[in-house]
Amino acid sequence: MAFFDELAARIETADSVVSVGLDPDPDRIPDFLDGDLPRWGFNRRVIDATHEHAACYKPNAAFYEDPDGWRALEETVAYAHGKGVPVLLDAKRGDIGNTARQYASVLDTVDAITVNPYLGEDSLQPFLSRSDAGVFVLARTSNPGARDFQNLEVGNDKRLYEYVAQRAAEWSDGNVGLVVGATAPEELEAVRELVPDLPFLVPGVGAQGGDAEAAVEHGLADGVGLVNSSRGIIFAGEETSEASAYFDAAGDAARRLKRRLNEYR
Ligand SMILES: O=C(O)c1cc(=O)[nH]c(=O)n1[C@@H]1O[C@H](COP(=O)(O)O)[C@@H](O)[C@H]1O
Repeated sequence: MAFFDELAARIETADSVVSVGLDPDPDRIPDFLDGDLPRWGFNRRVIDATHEHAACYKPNAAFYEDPDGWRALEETVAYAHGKGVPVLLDAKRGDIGNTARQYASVLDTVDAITVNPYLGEDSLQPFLSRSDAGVFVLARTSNPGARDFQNLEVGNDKRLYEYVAQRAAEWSDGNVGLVVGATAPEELEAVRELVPDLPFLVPGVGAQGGDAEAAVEHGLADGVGLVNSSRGIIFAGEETSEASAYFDAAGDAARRLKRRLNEYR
């Protein structure tokens, strides 16, 4: 099934647009998880606690880029799939075509990926040609430095992030979404006006303090889109050293975010 059809079905089943970010910072994994692959043990328990509320899981590749990390990622992806939840790998890839073809092979394992458009259309072609997968193109990111380049005017009164959004819409064969941060609600609204049909991945609610209402109001296209929180969910139990209470807190955080976002859907 095409990714955005699968996502639409999952959003309906879970009654949720929450993307749970799986960013298992080794420095923050609790001491009681000391098995062979602590990141996998951590993610498994997070998934057990949150899957009812998850429209998707979004592991960020930065937290898995070592031999044990890739094993932990594979286990995590298989486990999420076993719970019926799609997986979006946040890898922000972007490289010359020959290299991009290798990067794109990860779409045999995960369902969707984030990509960086800075190298231009040919660098994204190996991803875009996967009509079964979801390809989320960075348009307006959530970090303060997003203004450095993305907000530059590029002619015709357009900002670079707006131009990227329009080009991405032209590239889409029903398989493209955009990444637009919740920390920039005006930009979020501007992109939605330009690009009515693409689903957005909206990160930046939770730990980064972004605008949840704007994320839902502008992030969804025909009800489909994702609002991500990572640290705000997975480390919600950090105050406790008791294992079941720790992961119950993650489940509660995911449920609370789902309810809050659903108020605006
Ligand atoms: O592509 C992303 O997911 C992303 C884009 C962006 O503009 N801002 C952003 O925070 N992210 C990612 O979303 C996650 C946010 O994590 P929290 O701030 O802990 O919720 C991290 O994995 C970021 O790398």
